[in-house]
Amino acid sequence: MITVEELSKRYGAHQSVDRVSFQAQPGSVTGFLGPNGAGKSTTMRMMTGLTPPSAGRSTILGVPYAELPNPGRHVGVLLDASAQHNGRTGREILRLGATVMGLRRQRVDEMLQIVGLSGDEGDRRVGNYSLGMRQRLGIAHALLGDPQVLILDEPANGLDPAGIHWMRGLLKSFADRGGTVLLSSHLLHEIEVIADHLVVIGRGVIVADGSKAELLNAAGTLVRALDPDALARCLDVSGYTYQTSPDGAYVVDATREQIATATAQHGVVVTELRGADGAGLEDMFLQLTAEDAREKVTA
Ligand SMILES: Nc1ncnc2c1ncn2[C@@H]1O[C@H](COP(=O)(O)OP(=O)(O)OP(=O)(O)O)[C@@H](O)[C@H]1O
Repeated sequence: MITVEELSKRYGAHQSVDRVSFQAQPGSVTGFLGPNGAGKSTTMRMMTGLTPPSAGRSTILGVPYAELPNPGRHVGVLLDASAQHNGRTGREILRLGATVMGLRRQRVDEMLQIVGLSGDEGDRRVGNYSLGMRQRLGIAHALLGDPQVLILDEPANGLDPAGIHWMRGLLKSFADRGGTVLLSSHLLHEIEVIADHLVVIGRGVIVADGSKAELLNAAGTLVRALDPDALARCLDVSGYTYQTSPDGAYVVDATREQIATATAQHGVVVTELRGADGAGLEDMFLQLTAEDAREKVTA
């Protein structure tokens, strides 16, 4: 279990992370979602003792990361796959990790096999690895000590479609065996498939936190009409709040029945009416972070 309580980080005048609190539970995959620069990496670095927080605290398995004895045996961390030593081979990096954690040497070969790196690739210098190979090595390193918790920052970066499929299966089975997985991404579709629980961050602030089902249900009802302006007037008069979705539909904070009644009363011809969850996590994500988006979403 991971607990983050009011974590904050300020760099000069810039508040990168602002009183972030959430939990990641055992037996599930928690997706940590946010647009570029939202504060995901900074939060994860604070959780793993690499960046001192300006305020707040976080614990993993009940204690701060820095207080875990032999942390690699409890928490597997992959924050930056490019940060590995370029002059060492993949096998050397894993051997070093195994020695530090007090693991048997065979564990290294097992891990190379699990992450799909061949013996020959294991003997190549990391400087010659592709990004996907670095990610695989980073995941091998995170899993090396057979931890109960995984903290992975954008692990899908650089993986090919087969690699993403493989990683999805690996993380799901880790969680199914009772492990806790916290996984950051801006790859919304990746998270939508894999995560049971979602924590969404925008400009350093948590904007949504809940089970995937809860958040998608809370996304409201999507309605589209022949005359969008007439629909907007109808929703205004009926007192329903709504947002315009990127493709010109309206996402309304009301049930389908309420909207059908209102549009019928006002003679608005509806061409589409359904739960906004069908629109997927991306719409919800764009709505929740619309204020923060670098590219403004237009219909
Ligand atoms: N060492 C630092 N000094 C100053 N500002 C920093 C530092 N590290 C991060 N920041 C700022 O903190 C904010 C959050 O950055 P962070 O890397 O946590 O975002 P992110 O959500 O991981 O983004 P991305 O998806 O692009 O990786 C950014 O505005 C970034 O410029």
